[in-house]
Amino acid sequence: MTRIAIMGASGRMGRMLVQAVLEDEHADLGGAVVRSGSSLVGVDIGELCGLGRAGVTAVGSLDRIIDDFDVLIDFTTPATTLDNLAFCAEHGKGMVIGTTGLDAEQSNQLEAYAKRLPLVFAANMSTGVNLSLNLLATAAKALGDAGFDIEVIEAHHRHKVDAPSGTALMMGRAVADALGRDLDQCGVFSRVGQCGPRRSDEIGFATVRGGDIVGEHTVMFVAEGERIEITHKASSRMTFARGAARAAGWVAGRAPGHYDMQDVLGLKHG
Ligand SMILES: NC(=O)C1=CN([C@@H]2O[C@H](COP(=O)(O)OP(=O)(O)OC[C@H]3O[C@@H](n4cnc5c(N)ncnc54)[C@H](OP(=O)(O)O)[C@@H]3O)[C@@H](O)[C@H]2O)C=CC1
Ligand SMILES: O=C(O)C1=N[C@H](C(=O)O)C[C@H](O)C1
Repeated sequence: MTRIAIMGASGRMGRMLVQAVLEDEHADLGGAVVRSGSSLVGVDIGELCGLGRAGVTAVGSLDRIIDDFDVLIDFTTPATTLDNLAFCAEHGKGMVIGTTGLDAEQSNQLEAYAKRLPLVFAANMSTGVNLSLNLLATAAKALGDAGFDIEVIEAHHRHKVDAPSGTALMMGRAVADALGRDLDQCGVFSRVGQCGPRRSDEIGFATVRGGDIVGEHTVMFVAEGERIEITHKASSRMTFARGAARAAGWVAGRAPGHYDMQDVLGLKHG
């Protein structure tokens, strides 16, 4: 049994993570953390999530549950995730991180922590998206230098605060890597006004925000006369939550390192 704690347990993903861990026969819910000072501190986390009594009370800080978990699942904000990395490195815990929107400096800090604790970090925990990364690499190698323009389009709910999505960036990077391109050089994140014709090596990104869209990603390979689209549509956040619970069981007891969902799912190229 892996003892798992959930950070940000009252959030959109936090509530799903609580449910996924409670339903996972290989996991025990060791703790649930909400914001310090929140009126939710002290509430039974199962009741908070509409699942009935779980016997686990929401706390306002990791210190309160330090002996009750082995792996922390964190889908919050970049700043909170970095604070939790420091805590988990110091106290010998593993982490599963789904937080997106880390900047370059924050990403470097995460890499430094990965030398001290085992962590799974992935912008998308679904099986479908992680399989898509392999399909995208295959398509890019065949088409990317053969007259096909590559564009990434993503759509999410109105509350999402970062753009483009972590998944869109991950997909763009999978394509760029397969083609030997540097996404920092060839990624185009805005087109407005007299922006001129498209360069052949560009990888373009477009963002849609609205309503309750859970998460949709399409990579287009567009030539003159034809186009291929590889699309993933998430219709429930449970797909991410179940992936994260699985990752927590996988990462418990591993050597320090930065792992991803392709490691967890056994999808890495040889
Ligand atoms: N990798 C993946 O598969 C997926 C990743 N994500 C990513 O997960 C992240 C969260 O998304 P979502 O659930 O929609 O966002 P929400 O805003 O709904 O949830 C974030 C939660 O974290 C809490 N939180 C933030 N800081 C702290 C802190 N210091 N202490 C305690 N709690 C804290 C927030 O509390 P409060 O409400 O009080 O601010 C909130 O409850 C985003 O980066 C998103 O992109 C989302 C889905 C899938
Ligand atoms: O914020 C979200 O909701 C999601 N964020 C992740 C991302 O940025 O890629 C994953 C998923 O698409 C949902």
